[in-house]
Amino acid sequence: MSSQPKVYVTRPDVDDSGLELLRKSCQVSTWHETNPVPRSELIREVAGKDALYCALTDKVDKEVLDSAGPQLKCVATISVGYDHIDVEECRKRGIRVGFTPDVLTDATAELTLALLLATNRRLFEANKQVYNGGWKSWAPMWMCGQGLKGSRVGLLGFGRIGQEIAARIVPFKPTEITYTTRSLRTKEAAAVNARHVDFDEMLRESDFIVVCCALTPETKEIFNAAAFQKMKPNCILINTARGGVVDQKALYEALKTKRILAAGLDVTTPEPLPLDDPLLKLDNVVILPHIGSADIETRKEMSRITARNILAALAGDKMEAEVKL
Ligand SMILES: O=C(O)[C@H](O)CO
Repeated sequence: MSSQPKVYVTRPDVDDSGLELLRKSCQVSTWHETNPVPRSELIREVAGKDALYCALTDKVDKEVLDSAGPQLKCVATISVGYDHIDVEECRKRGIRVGFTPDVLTDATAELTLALLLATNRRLFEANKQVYNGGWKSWAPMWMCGQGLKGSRVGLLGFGRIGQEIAARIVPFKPTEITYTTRSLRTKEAAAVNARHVDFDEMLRESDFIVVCCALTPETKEIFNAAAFQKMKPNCILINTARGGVVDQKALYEALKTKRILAAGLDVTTPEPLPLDDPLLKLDNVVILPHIGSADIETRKEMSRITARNILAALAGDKMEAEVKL
């Protein structure tokens, strides 16, 4: 019997460079399909493992940790978000939690800008017209959108990703960038000339609102009917963080009734969004399938960081990126 530590990997399609690192010193088993591991399988397979390599599609809760057993030392997710992991339960059991911040900051900021521009300049709507015969001729006011120049852009969240989004917005010449966070980020804000505002002011004043905060009990469905009611009718909401930050039914109503102008979403609830979801019937929403960090080199490095986090935790060393519990 091998004395190597046992690691269960919930995705067989993470970049092999990460799996290779693990295979050098661990006994690695993986779920075998590209769709997420079924919960019953996860619960069965995690039993007796020393580490779990998971993704945001896997809910790692008390039941999973119970099934793993007391030898489980580490849960490492190939994501910066860890709202799918019960970190409090991990803390109680002394299980270390690894994640992948920083490496995906630029890719996510880039995608956020792409989504913002696709939404405000109506790229997908316009592109459809080319194929469906809607393009009759150039027309003065046809397919006009709302430019970033001269606009007020509010960021909910101003961590690494928020700061990089702001830096990429500056060249588009907005009148003002504001940010809403619990504590001031004075130095970081100065770099992009951003002003701290409370959530209500951001709702009332912004032409664009970009969600780049973590999903926590505090931010869960913070964009609800009352919030949409306070927003300007020309406001465009962009969300590349987590679908749970937005009450999606309220968003649908706000978009349908033109309470707000448009939305660009890289994240939804649930994921994937069912094909009969009412949001898919609206013209004023652009939806992407959670591809914020989907840049090839970024995803490869995310795979390696997740592996290195596991190896460090198993050796009792400092992890490259560990969630403070
Ligand atoms: O949390 C994350 O890492 C993103 O949502 C996916 O890469």
